[in-house]
Amino acid sequence: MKALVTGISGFVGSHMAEYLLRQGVEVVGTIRNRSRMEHIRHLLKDIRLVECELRDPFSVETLIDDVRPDLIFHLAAQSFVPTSWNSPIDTIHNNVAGQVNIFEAIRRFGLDTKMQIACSSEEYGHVEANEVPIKETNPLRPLSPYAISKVAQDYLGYQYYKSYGLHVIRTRTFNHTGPRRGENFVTSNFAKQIADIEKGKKPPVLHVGNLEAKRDFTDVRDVVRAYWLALEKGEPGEDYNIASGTCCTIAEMLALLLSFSKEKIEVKTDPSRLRPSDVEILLGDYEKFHKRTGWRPEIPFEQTMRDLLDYWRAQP
Ligand SMILES: Nc1nc2c(ncn2[C@@H]2O[C@H](COP(=O)(O)OP(=O)(O)O[C@H]3O[C@H](CO)[C@@H](O)[C@H](O)[C@@H]3O)[C@@H](O)[C@H]2O)c(=O)[nH]1
Repeated sequence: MKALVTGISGFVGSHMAEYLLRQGVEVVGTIRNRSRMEHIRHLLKDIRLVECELRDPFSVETLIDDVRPDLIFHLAAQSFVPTSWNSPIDTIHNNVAGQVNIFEAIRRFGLDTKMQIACSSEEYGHVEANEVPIKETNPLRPLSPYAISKVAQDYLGYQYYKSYGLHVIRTRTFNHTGPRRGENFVTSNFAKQIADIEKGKKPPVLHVGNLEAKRDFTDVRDVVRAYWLALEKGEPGEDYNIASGTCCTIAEMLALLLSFSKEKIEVKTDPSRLRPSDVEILLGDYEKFHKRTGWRPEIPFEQTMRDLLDYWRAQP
């Protein structure tokens, strides 16, 4: 069994590769010439890397013809919401064109590859109070160019399934975190700031944005297990929420992180961290996925956050 992981050098990609190797699967991953390798350095002897620009149809066609994967985990994306306001077209082009190029190549070579595509709870966007926990049937009211790009990826998955019978599973994953999470994202950003304060690299002031938002966090190690099950047991063409089924405010998440440290830390709002529009609440209902695959999250949030802080503490 051969799996192709796009974005293998990224946060989720590196955990996905580890999980697949443990299943005895042959792993091929895409990188770009500017990809950083620190998350997969320990895996290099066990995986094969292929340089590929997903936005370039020729590059993708060459990749798919060469690898002919049984499974694809399509994780590569511009995944940071604030970047999508600064470069909306780039975000949409990157996320949408890359996926269309993969679909087209699979179609052209007539492969029966099973594909998981990383859609997002951001697609739900504005959610009414009586709509939580959010089911897959909820209206999509996206609030950022990033969310729009994910709606497009999601519906393209549906359309390619309907039009051509491609085996596509759409996973709408809620926030996820854990060791190696990029430092822009809120959990990692706060954990890194605390670790830097503990190391004396930074004064004891922690900068924050909107602490009122509510998010549903799952451990990345539970998420990659869900992606595997999605291809093993998911119904082609379907969408599935991957979530913990609980949520907390960003302030509560910060309080938990601060409780792990002995430092006295002042919390200060940095207006540049506030967004033109922020999704107020994301709380997912993962019952549909659970019924189909038996998956449920296993790693407690407190453990995830401890592991994340320890990860940053261990960085030079
Ligand atoms: N990044 C960041 N966010 C902050 C900060 N302070 C407060 N926040 C708030 O923390 C929440 C989470 O922000 P992010 O970690 O940047 O994640 P996100 O915007 O919710 O998007 C993530 O989850 C999506 C799934 O719901 C993913 O699709 C997306 O790629 C990303 O991982 C947002 O409400 C944001 O305004 C800060 O200093 N930095």
